[in-house]
Amino acid sequence: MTTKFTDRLWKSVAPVWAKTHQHPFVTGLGDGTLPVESFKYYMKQDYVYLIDYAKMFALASTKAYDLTTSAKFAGLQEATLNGEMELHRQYAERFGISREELEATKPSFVMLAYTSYMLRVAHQGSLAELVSSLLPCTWSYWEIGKHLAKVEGALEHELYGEWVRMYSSDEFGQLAIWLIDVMNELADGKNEQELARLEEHFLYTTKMEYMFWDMAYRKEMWPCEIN
Ligand SMILES: Cc1ncc(CN)c(N)n1
Repeated sequence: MTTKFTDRLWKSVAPVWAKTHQHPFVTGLGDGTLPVESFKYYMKQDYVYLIDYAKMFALASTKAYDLTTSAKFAGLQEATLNGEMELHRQYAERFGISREELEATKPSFVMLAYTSYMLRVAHQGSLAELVSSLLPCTWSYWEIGKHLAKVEGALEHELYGEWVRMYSSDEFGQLAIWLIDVMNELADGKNEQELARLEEHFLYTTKMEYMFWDMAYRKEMWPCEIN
């Protein structure tokens, strides 16, 4: 059996993913112990994160080598803006947060560092580099969603159940699988130096995913002495 490039990626981030599954934000989404204030904070930061993330798909669409792939990336941008972000708008409504307030969320340091890194790669690097930097976002959420769906009561939880249902859904899984396949296609024929660069992007953004959970759990912004 031939190993895929994404098997190598999986192996390189396995310790970080293991830690992510143990993080109290993630475990709290599953067993319902996550403090609501941390979740509200997360929703707002994630909303502005997704505005930038959707731009990654738009940039991927312009860099794609064929029409089918270009159209698929354009579809992912649309799905992010009007599908995934609708979840956030609905949660915000439940919390009494207006759409304007949601959109005007000031970015935390971690959120800004994460999206700035991805957008820099997207503007300066190849399509393969772009995909390697955005892949942890979709892939890790699907992994977390599948994990949490197995926790008793998680899918039905009155607050966090909707989140678990979205990220464990087949529909979301299909997006992750498509991106994984594209990553393998793009990695095909690349030399070791190029593959190592893709792995590095993947590792950095995987670590930033972990930091995003941690930042949200602690409702961290910028160091207080410079605020
Ligand atoms: C930070 C983050 N990473 C990933 C996802 C899943 N698209 C998300 N909504 N937010």
